[in-house]
Amino acid sequence: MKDILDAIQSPESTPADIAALPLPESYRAITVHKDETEMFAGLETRDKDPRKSIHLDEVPVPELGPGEALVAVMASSVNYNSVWTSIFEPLSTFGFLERYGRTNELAKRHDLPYHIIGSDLAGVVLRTGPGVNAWQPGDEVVAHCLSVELESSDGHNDTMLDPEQRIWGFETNFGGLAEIALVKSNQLMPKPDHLSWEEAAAPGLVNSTAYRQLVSRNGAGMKQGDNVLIWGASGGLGSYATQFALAGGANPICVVSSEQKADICRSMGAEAIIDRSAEGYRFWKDEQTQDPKEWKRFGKRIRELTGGEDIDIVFEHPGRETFGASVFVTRKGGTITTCASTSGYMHEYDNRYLWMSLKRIIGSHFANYREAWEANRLIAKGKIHPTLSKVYSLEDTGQAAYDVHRNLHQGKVGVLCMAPEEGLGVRDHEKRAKHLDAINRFRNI
Ligand SMILES: C/C=C/C(=O)SCCNC(=O)CCNC(=O)[C@H](O)C(C)(C)COP(=O)(O)OP(=O)(O)OC[C@H]1O[C@@H](n2cnc3c(N)ncnc32)[C@H](O)[C@@H]1OP(=O)(O)O
Ligand SMILES: NC(=O)C1=CN([C@@H]2O[C@H](COP(=O)(O)OP(=O)(O)OC[C@H]3O[C@@H](n4cnc5c(N)ncnc54)[C@H](OP(=O)(O)O)[C@@H]3O)[C@@H](O)[C@H]2O)C=CC1
Repeated sequence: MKDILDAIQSPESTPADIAALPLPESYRAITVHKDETEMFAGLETRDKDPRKSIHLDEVPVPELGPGEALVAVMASSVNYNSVWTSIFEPLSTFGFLERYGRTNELAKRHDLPYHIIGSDLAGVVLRTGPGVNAWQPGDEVVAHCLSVELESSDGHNDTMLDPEQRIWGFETNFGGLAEIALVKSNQLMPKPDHLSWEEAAAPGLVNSTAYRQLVSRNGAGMKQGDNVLIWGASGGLGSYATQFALAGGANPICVVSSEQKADICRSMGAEAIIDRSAEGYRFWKDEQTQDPKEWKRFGKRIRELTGGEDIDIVFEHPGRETFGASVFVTRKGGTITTCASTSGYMHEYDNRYLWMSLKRIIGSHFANYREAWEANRLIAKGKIHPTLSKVYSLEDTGQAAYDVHRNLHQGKVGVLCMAPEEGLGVRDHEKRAKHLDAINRFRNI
């Protein structure tokens, strides 16, 4: 691994030098173990501790197949899907690997007693498999996390609709929280050249997801002037949704849970902010019963902030706890777009407010190839910025996942994989200088 790192860091290295480097037999990777999937049985979700289930193991380098690439991972980031994997909720991800493994001979590689997790990376291509022309060893890349087979016509208009659609590093093995990752080459995209490795690795999954969910016509199709209610507006998804709303001429109404997070939203340029903790909304009276009076109090607060207008688009992901309120506060003909259910997936809402007011609920999941490319392009152009707050070493990934699980973090949490320190990998210093304040907005808070 040292020779690989030296070659990546040497300005003299050519693609041929990188291609000629011998691959190691094994590498360090963050894993969960199949024989530990019951370790948290009987515990409440919040008490399941990723630090106990996440391991740093030495694992063999997987065989490289047609259309694939092996990438030296300089940095990765923690996404909530790695939290789900590490607490084995809502189900163990080993079921996904087994199912994938049954599909063909090559996919069997993924069905292992350990799962290498992680759905973001920034790094350097080491090897490409047969049939790969667009990328070569030495290319500096990021990878999006959409893995599809595209053998069925179902996904030919929108690659997210492929029946064999999987999230790399969650529903496949050989993910990005490791020194080496295996991806399909069509997951690769150019690394934004004004960013360091850890900054470039931070936006990928959440930025692409927010782009489809909010901006794309496959999602809410946001337009100028829309009032957009953004839950968790300084979190992983929300910090990008807020930027998309502001950059697209919409009016974000940012919901957060502390004054510090409210300040972050203000510094991004948002003006309408609701501190859900300070204002004490309790949408549920008890586990079974919602409180429509609280929906109304929330809606009244939104009207105060918008000059009497209601919400055009709700950017939903907390799920059960907030969904009833989200449906209620949406304007006639408006849209609730959802990609998750962090607080519980059995949602309840008053359907009269949906049908009588002609509202729509749109399910959204990650992003298709093109949407992921467009989202990365906006990062590369400096229109949207990484929201990296804190960076951990690969050894401390368990702690990083714990922070995200317990909502102790801001924006995105990064992980250094092969990169020996932060701040490396910047190629365009002039472009960086133009955006430095925005790039650093979330750092060390
Ligand atoms: C990018 C980042 C993203 C995120 O962070 S997202 C958050 C993390 N992700 C999650 O929490 C999602 C985790 N995934 C899941 O929970 C599960 O993955 C699903 C609930 C989405 C699906 O569960 P499954 O077990 O894969 O599918 P089934 O539909 O429950 O069961 C499959 C069986 O049900 C049959 N079936 C499906 N549709 C129908 C139908 N319409 N009518 C009748 N049967 C149906 C199938 O055939 C099959 O059957 P047979 O078990 O016998 O093979
Ligand atoms: N389908 C898909 O493609 C994707 C799905 N996801 C899913 O989306 C969810 C969020 O991911 P991500 O944004 O990265 O996670 P983060 O934890 O980074 O951010 C979520 C934010 O939501 C807010 N929040 C959490 N719980 C509640 C609650 N009960 N009520 C209101 N607000 C709440 C918190 O903000 P605050 O405390 O300030 O209010 C938190 O910062 C996860 O479940 C994840 O798995 C993520 C990416 C892609």
